[in-house]
Amino acid sequence: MPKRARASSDTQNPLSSARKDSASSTKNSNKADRNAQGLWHRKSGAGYHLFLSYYGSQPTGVVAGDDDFINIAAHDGTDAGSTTTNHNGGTIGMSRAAKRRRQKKNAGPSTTSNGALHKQHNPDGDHNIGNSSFGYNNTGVESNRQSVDATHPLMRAFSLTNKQYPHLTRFVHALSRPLPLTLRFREYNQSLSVELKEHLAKDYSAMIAPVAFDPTNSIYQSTPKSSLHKSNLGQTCPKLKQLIVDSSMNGIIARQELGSMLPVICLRAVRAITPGSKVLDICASPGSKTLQTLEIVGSSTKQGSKGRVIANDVHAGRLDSLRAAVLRSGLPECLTSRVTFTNYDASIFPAPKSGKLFDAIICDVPCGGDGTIRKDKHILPLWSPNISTSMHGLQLRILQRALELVKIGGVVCYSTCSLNPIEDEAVVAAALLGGCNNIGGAEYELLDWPKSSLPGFLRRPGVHTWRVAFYGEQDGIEDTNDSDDFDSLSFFDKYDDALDAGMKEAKPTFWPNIVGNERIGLDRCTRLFPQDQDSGGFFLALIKRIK
Ligand SMILES: C[S@@+](CC[C@H](N)C(=O)[O-])C[C@H]1O[C@@H](n2cnc3c(N)ncnc32)[C@H](O)[C@@H]1O
Repeated sequence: MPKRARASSDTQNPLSSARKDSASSTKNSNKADRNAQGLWHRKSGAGYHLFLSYYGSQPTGVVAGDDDFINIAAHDGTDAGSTTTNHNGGTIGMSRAAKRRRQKKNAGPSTTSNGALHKQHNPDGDHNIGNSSFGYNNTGVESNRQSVDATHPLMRAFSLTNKQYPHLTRFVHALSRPLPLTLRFREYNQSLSVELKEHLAKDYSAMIAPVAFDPTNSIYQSTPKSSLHKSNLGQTCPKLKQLIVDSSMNGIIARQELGSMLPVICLRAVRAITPGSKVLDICASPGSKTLQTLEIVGSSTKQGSKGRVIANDVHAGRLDSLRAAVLRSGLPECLTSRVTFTNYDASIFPAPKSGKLFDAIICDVPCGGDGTIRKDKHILPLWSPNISTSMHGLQLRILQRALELVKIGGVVCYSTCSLNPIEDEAVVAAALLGGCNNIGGAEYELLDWPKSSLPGFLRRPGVHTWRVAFYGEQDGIEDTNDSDDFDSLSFFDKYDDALDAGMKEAKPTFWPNIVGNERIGLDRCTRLFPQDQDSGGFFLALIKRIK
């Protein structure tokens, strides 16, 4: 009988003791009563521990880069020294190149930063990229260290791992902090935008400033020193809150997260979304990308024609909220009238009657959402890898349908706000390697990240390999220990092993096909790490139809 590979944290599995503490939960009742299990899961803090064991066991590049594996001592102030242990138990020494990188990083203001740098306002109204005028260090490391919330349950769970995953330090530190306030200036009314930018520069520059990597000066983020976020804005600075509310209602700005802006920025950069384009937003509610697209496609072409956005959502109630969001966006009727709302399951979205396929498709699929845990405190307590495995099939079907509906030369942007490769690279690979429905293969190619649109933006390449885990007791598994640790993660290297262990929900497409993944160039996908630009987590892939 197959034995599962237990998460490496099992030796001091906090899940086990949490489990023991839950006196009324027995193996049988756990199976029989999903509500009780959910309650136990929440009360025990299991989600935090599972999250750490799962991501701590993933290869470099999933939530932590080479720099995180190497610069551990610099990041967490521990005595980890210049070598550390990677997820597979191997020892990573510090290479000469890494030492050079570290020296460069520590060298002072001229070094590039992986933190959330802002532009400085200067009296001429210009912005210089540079070290902050708000009194924070130019390295993400330092600004991270300043504002770690040690009382956050994820931080407490992290301390219980006994430095087992030191490479997660910057990731966890970033997640412990509330998400900074981020704004995007809309495009349609430039003169009002200029006025507001001047107002912000004059009165609120210590609180909110344009980010350094956006040459259009449209993206603003609260400064680390101000620590402004959605929940404390009203109390910290009621006038700024009122200004932001008014400017949102007037259509000058959108409150939008950094990751959420990227699909439309990228589709525009590769010229798939231009004035006059016909764009399908196949999973559209609450509508931030629909509106961002509308601002571009709704402006007139040279011939005077205007584009359209088809905004689709399967849930009628959410579609109503989307309609309402478009109406209260403050955008003029000549733009909002260019949205068509549809209510289909995206995986069977009908082909346009005209036969004319779409120039671009935004495929921002439903997901586990673990990239949004900085703003949604309900996700982590209930976190489990099974959420991702349960979403993969629908995500793949939606992406496959989008690939069928985009025109030759058009681009689909597949995105999730999850950092789990099962929902990300695994879905893209399954679609492009033609595993199902004969879609994919030579008809499509992954596009490179369009560097020029956000110079200096730190994106991480997609990964070619990852580990697959399930949570909970599985049929047919010979438990090597007593019942106290049956709630650990089970990692399986191969699909067949998972099937043998009774993992009924396993699908072959969960596992990496490393040769295939390298062939299609999954590294062209983009991962957004929360620790890099002080944002949420995000994933996107730009897929062009070439035949
Ligand atoms: C991640 S959210 C989209 C966020 C949106 N793109 C935005 O930027 O505001 C995913 C959306 O997909 C919708 N959805 C879930 N399953 C769907 C399906 N089978 N077909 C179409 N939409 C679906 C959900 O109702 C949800 O509104």
